Amino acid sequence: MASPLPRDPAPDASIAFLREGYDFIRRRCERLGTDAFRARIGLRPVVCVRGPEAAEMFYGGPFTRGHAAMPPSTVSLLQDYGSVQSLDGEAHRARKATWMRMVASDGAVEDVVRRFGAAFAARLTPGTHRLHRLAQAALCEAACGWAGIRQEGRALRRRTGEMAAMIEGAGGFGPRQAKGQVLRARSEHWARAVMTQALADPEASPGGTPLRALATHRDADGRPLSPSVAAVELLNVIRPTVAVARYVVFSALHLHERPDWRERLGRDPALVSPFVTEMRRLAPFIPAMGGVAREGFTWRGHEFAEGDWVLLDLFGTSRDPGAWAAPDDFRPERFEDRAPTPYDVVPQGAGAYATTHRCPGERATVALTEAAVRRLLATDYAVPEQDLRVPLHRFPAVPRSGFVLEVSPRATP
Ligand code: HEM
Repeated sequence: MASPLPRDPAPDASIAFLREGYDFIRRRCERLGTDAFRARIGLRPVVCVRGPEAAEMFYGGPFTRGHAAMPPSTVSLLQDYGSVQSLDGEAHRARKATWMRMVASDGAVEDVVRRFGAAFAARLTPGTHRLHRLAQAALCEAACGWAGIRQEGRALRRRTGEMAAMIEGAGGFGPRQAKGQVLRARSEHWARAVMTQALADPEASPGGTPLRALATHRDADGRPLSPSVAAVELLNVIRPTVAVARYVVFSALHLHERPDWRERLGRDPALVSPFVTEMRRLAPFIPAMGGVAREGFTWRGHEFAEGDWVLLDLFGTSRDPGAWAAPDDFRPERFEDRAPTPYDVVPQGAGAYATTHRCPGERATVALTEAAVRRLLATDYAVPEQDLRVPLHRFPAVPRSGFVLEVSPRATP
């Protein structure tokens, strides 16, 4: 006997989901006094869940991704046909091993951080800048170099524009999404040309780079990647690295709003790590992740059937009131003497990297953001009057102004 989950009373919650954005699932959890409820989104029945136990169930359970798993409006920054995220079981494990080697090894993380450090510092010159745009350009330069593809001048500006538009378009509608689609086609065309050449002569691509790793990878069936799948994976290295710009902006926002923390970090650089963990816990990025059950199973007495659609609230899990005191408050001291568990800070997924869909770029993301925070701490800048509000109904969110800063002429070391 399945134990009945509470149900959102609306006949269809699509409009509410769009209106309430990041708060949609957690508001209903609070209203219904639960961590799991049934609803309908886009006329499809869905079970919405939140909290560390739900994250463990979702990332450890038999869920497949793919387009049917995502709600119409939810950000799908990373999905694409044939990518690691679309694979399951042995096929996923084989591809994921290559991913972990190419973006999560010590050498890989050091390389991208070094490239970003130089590109970020070079752009943070005296004058007025929009930090979001500046960080996107620096990250795109770093990501392309890291991947093994040198891009400069106009080509780099094109790549940055394409990546930024895809990220913006992923959760948007109308013109925003249309622009993302157009620029996506253009960057896929570019990436396919790059990968066709690399697959034809893998030894010609720089050793130790994602370009070489993708060109020499063999899937679980022993076959190399097709040019189009390799192109998708190449873009899956560059695009989410550019997306880290949002974390740079949210970090700058906390530095601005919490001068006490800015001062503490200046005195004790070891606190940059808890500061960035707390920023990632709170930052609105990918609101929720969808999965479709590959087989039936029982969780907390509730029976899931094959084909059931489940949405894990990533935003609400990291702010779960059952896991955190004052969950919405910015308190980096939470992480001064303990690291997050695999299931309580989940903006990039949860569980074990090798066997789940948890983000292989998480180490690089953290290291890049920490490097940006250190650079901002060492830079003399003012934050002029601007609209720093973060609209929570817009996926993916960012302060409205993009965070304008005025770097002083005496500025950087
Ligand atoms: C702001 C930074 C980032 C955020 C918020 C983010 C978020 C996520 C999330 C939530 C997932 C889990 C998807 C799922 O459960 O199916 C994921 C997976 C993934 N991410 Fe990230 N990510 C970020 C940065 C990166 C970077 C820097 C890279 C690459 C260098 C990357 C590459 C990937 C890939 C390839 C997957 C699919 C993994 C798999 O299916 O096993 N991400 N990311």
